[in-house]
Parts: sequence; structure tokens; C-alpha cells
Amino acid sequence: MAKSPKTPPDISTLTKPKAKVELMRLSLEMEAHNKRYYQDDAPTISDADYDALRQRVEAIEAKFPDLVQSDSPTQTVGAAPARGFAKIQHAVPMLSLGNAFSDEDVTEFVERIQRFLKLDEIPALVAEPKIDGLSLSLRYENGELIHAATRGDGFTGEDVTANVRTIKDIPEKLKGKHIPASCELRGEVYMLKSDFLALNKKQEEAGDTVFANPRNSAAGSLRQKDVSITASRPLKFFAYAWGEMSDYPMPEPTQHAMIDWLHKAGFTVNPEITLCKSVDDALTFYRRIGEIRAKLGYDIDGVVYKVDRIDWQARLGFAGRAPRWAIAHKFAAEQATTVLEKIDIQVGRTGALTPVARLVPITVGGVVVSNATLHNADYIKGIGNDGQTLRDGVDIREGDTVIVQRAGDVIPQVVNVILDKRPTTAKPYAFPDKCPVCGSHAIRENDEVVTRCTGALVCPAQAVEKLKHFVSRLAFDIDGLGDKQIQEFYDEGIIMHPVDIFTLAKRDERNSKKLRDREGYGEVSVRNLFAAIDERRKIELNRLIFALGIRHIGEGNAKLLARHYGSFAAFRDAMLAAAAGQGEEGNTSEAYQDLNNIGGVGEIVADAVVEFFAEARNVKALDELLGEIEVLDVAQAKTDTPVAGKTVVFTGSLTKFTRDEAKASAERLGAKVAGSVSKKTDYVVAGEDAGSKLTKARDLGVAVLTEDEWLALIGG
Ligand SMILES: NC(=O)c1ccc[n+]([C@@H]2O[C@H](COP(=O)([O-])OP(=O)(O)OC[C@H]3O[C@@H](n4cnc5c(N)ncnc54)[C@H](O)[C@@H]3O)[C@@H](O)[C@H]2O)c1
Ligand SMILES: [Zn+2]
Repeated sequence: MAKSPKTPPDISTLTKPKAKVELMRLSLEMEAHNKRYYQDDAPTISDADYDALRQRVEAIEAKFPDLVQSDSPTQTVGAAPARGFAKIQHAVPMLSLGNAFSDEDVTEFVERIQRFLKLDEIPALVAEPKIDGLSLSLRYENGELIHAATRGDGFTGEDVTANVRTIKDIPEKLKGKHIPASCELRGEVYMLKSDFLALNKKQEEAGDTVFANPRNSAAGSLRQKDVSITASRPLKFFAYAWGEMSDYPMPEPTQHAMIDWLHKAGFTVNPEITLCKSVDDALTFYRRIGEIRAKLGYDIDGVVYKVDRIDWQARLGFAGRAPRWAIAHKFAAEQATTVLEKIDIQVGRTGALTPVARLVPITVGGVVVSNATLHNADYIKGIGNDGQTLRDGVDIREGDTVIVQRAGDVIPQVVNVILDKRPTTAKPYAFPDKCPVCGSHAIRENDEVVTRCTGALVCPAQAVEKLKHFVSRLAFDIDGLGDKQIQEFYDEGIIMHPVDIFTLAKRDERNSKKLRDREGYGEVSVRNLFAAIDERRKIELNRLIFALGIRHIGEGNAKLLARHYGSFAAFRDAMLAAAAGQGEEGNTSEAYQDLNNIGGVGEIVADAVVEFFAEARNVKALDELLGEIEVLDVAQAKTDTPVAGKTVVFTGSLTKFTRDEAKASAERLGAKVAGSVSKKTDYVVAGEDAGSKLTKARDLGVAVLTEDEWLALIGG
């Protein structure tokens, strides 16, 4: 039975303090997604998942209205302008839109308007396709384009004037009569689906950024510091709105008259836009657009209804982040049927094997899809994350006709199989037991849905992450070799495996291209780097064990293992013996039993270490590394010192030694170092500004020592 994922607290039972914490957590999470979506044009979750977060915030805020903060995601729009762009303040803010998901939502929207305006009649509505691009505000003075800005956070946008001047659909000069002295004209920058596919192909061949969908592609192409890049991208623009207008170009302005005027002024306007006299008209428009959606040439994610009369729009005004006079009627998730040709396995940076369906390309919700995720081995078999049955237990096979779903999604998924169409030759998919990247064996832990590559030391898919871990503070801790340097050296093929770190100096000597000639390096920094590396050729056993990047082996477990085995040779021999003992019936070897019996080391940890040593590739890489370094034996914990067997807690800011040093020296003398104070604590060593731990120690009557008293006690 698979473990269920951590579920967020149930809203109906949420207390106010808990609600506050939950809102804070959700806000932070959404803020991070906003940045990735609006600033980086590279979202990491689907719009549907993002919208679910928003709905959760809305539900909590509806229950506790006084917890609504002005910076809540329900009150704010987009994200602040990204760095690197000049900022432009909008004269009239650019807001978002409320959402309707059903026909009833639309009826309610109209009734709300009637109540607000005290109208008996149904207000005329303009129905427009909701273009999935990014909105843009263009300021014209005396008919000339002065500047252009993205929406940003609704109040301040990014200055993209130079970029916008390269877009053909946007006139430099407004045409026709009745041009206001100044006006902000607005609409959507977008990219045709065909242009998007062609661009992505070109980008891929050139090894450049590939975009997830036309929206990201349009946003990423417009928001370029190098205007010539924007100029080379096929951007288009539909005008449909405005901000500040010094005056209107007609006596009784309406939404539909303004659209006509925008067209006459030289803009492209969407040809589908329709004036509706009733809710039924509006819903008919919605259904018709839904039917022709795939043929439109550009992505849309719904339909927008707007009150036609501008004086009524003005009276209705805004509530929070959206106008009362408009609403977006979203399309449901889109599905399409196609053939799954092949299942491929991708290996992530943490070694997770993810199955991907290669599909006969199909348009889903207006976007061409040729790959879809299959999540994991269980999903293919028809088993959900909580062990529940999916698709009536039908498995997914190569050759199957499948239903693919995309919900404004970045990653489409295979949601169902049409069994009638299964070829008689189709065989159940055999999930690989080897990593397709490095060939190491792949395993699935008891409680996990994910299958992982065990080649921690050798797998190219994981190499960068593992190297970063290898040099990190609690592992080899090499000065001058941080994440950034590891990434660079890896990209250039200079450090591919841990052992390469220790052969760097030797290789540099032979090499004609010297490290000291690299940008940002010099004689001194290279000498320092080599010295820092040399200093780590002697390494404590626990640090080495931690550095290997074996799953579940944190700092604490590494210490337990190091203390138990005492020397590298003993550790290696024991682990190889344990690995050799693996069998169908579990592991009965003495070495494995011994490992499993170490206090604090459970089966999960034991299995992870054994799997590492069961992979010959890892052992080979480890032995190569050992050719370059020396592992220090663990000094056996002393039993004849004043602090042997005692439990110590260090707290406050220490000035005589670092916390790591304090910990190391205490442990050398046989003491146990704990993180929190309890009745079992023997000593609390308190530096300056010690807080709650000190108070607790006093309450419990635990002996409190100053740093000096501690040093005196241990004879240091
Ligand atoms: N996946 C993520 O990480 C992530 C993060 C943030 C936002 N999002 C997605 O972005 C959307 C929310 O963004 P939002 O707040 O801008 O709302 P929205 O995009 O749903 O609605 C407002 C926007 O609609 C656009 N629009 C297109 N055609 C229009 C028309 N005819 N009339 C008026 N406006 C029109 C305008 O650009 C306007 O700014 C959601 O779909 C959400 O899922 C996703
Ligand atoms: Zn691998």
C-alpha cells in the first residue's frame, strides 16, 4: 500500500490561528509561482493546479473575512515588473478578471449587475474570446505611440516600448478622425500556434529555450532586453480594451463601438466578438467558440463577457482585483483521443525515473501535444498514489488508443485507455529495472511510488546535484567550490565525478588551457582552490559517508555508521558483504543484520546503503576516489572523560568555538549532542542571547554552563 501524500488541513475544521498560518503558506507558494509564470515565463505547475491554490485561499478567506490581507493573492494581480526593465506606471490600473465556470455562474453575474444598477432589463453584453497571451498597454499622445508597458502588478508594468515597435499589428500612429489627445489602448500580445511550433523547432535545433505553450512563448519573446530578438519573433496583437482616455471618440461610448473604433484606428480586433442581448445569446456564443476553438489558430482559455454601456461599466467599477462589469467564462479541461506509440523513461536530477508517453501528435484544447506524462509505474498499471484503482484498473500499453487531457496545462496527461481499440499484440508495459541513462539498477522503496536510479556516484542525470552535495558544508566542504563552480566545471567537462575534484590540479598542470586563465580566476584563487582541495584529501569517515549522496543518509546517520564501523575498510567490507546477501527472501546475511541492529539505523536506511553498494558502478567510482584521498578512522568515543555519556545542548551565539567545533569536540569526548532541552539533558552550554532553550533548562533545573565553564569541564 502506497503512502498517501501530506494533505493540507480541512478548511471546515480550521481554527482561526491555523487559517492564518495556512493563508500565509499559500500566499508564499502562489507568490513563487507568480514569479515563475509572470517574470520568468516558465511556470512549474499547471494552471489548473495554480487555480486550485487560488480557490483554496478564496474558501479560507470567505470563512474568515477579517484575515484577508491587502497583499493576498485574491487582492493582487500578476507580479511586480522584473528587474532589468524600466518601469511604467499605468494611468488606470490593469486588473484581472473574475471567473465563471458554469452557466449558473454567468446567470449570477448578470443578476448581480442588475441588482447593482437596479435594472429590470438584461444589460447588453459583448462576448469576446479570451486570448491566452499577455496584456499590453499602449500610450498614444496626439495619435503617436509614446510608450508600451506590460501589466506587471497592475499598477506598474515593464517598459517594452522598443520591443512593441517591432510588432506589425501595433500602429505607430493612430488613423482616422476623433483621435483623443491622449489615451491608453490595450489588448493581448499572442502568438499563432503554427508560429509557436515552428519557433520551438528552431529553438530546439539551436539548443535555445523551448517554450511550454504559445502564451509563454509570446511573453518570453516580448520581454527581451535585446529588441532584435523580439523583432525576429512572430508576435501578434488584438486590441480590446483601454485605460485612460482624455475623451471618447464617440458621443455615447459602448464596448462594441469602441472595438469598431480600435479597428478603424489601425488595430487588429478579434473577428469573433459579438454583441449579445441575453444570457442565452452569451452562452450560445460560448458554445460556438468552444466548438471552433481548435481551429482558431491561436490559444484561448475562455470567453469574456463585458457590459456594453461604458457609463454602466463606470458605475459598476471594481471589486478587489477585478471589474464588476466583466467576467471570464473559462473552458473546462480539454481532452482528445490519440495513439500512444511508445513509453520512454526520463531520469530527473534526483534519479527519479518518470515515464513519458510519446503520442501521435494531436491538438488538445488548441495546442498540439505529442508527449504526455504517465507519472510513475503504478499509474501505468492503473493504481493511484493512495493505492486506489484508476481507470477501473485498466493498464496503459504501447500501441493503446488513449485519451489525453490538457487543462490549460503545461504538462498534458494520459487519463484513459480505449480498450476496444487495444491491438491484440499489445503487452503490459514492463517498467525498467535499470536506469536508461547510466545502466545502474533502479529500485522502488517500500512506501514510494517513485522508481529511482541507484547510481548515486555515476549517473549523469544526477551528477550535478550529487557533486554539489559532495562539496557541501557537511560533506567535503571545499572552499571555493560551490554550486556555481560545480555547475560550470560540470558543463565544461572538467569535473564529472567526485574523483575529478582531486585530480584537478594534476590535470591542470598538463593542460594547455589553464584554470588561472579563466574568467573570474587568477593565479591566487586557483592556488587557493587547489590548497582547499588538498586540505580535504584527509577526510573523516562520517563526512565521506554523508558525501556519497546515498538516499536517507543524512549527517546523523552518516555519523552512526562511521562510529559503528570505525574505519573505511571495515565499512566497505561490511557493506559489500551485506549487498552480497540480498536475495528473494530478503537479506539474511550477518553483515546486514549487524547493520540493521545499529541503534538509530532502521531498515530504510540500511536498505539504501546496501542498494548503493549492490551497484558495482558505485563501488568502482568509490574505489577510484579512494585512490586520491585518505579516510581517517573514527577515534573511538571515550568513556573516561567527565562528559562521557552525558547529553549536552549548545544554544545562543557562541564566541569561543563554532557550533560544529563544539559538537565535534563533545562527541569526541563521548558526549551526545542534542538539539532541544529535555529532562534527559545534562548540560546546557549557553552563549549570548540564548533564548527559550535557556529558559527551559532553568525551568527543568538542568545545569547551565558558560562557554568558559564548558571548556574548563572538558579540559580544553
Ligand atoms: N501555472 C502557474 O504557475 C500560474 C501562475 C500564475 C497565474 N497562472 C494563470 O494565469 C491566469 C491568471 O491570470 P490573471 O489574473 O491575469 O487572470 P486571467 O488571465 O485569467 O484574466 C485576465 C487577463 O485576461 C486577458 N484577456 C484575454 N482576452 C481578453 C479580453 N477579450 N478581454 C479582457 N481580457 C482579456 C488579459 O490579459 C487580462 O489581463 C490563470 O489562468 C492562472 O492559472 C498560472
Ligand atoms: Zn542513472
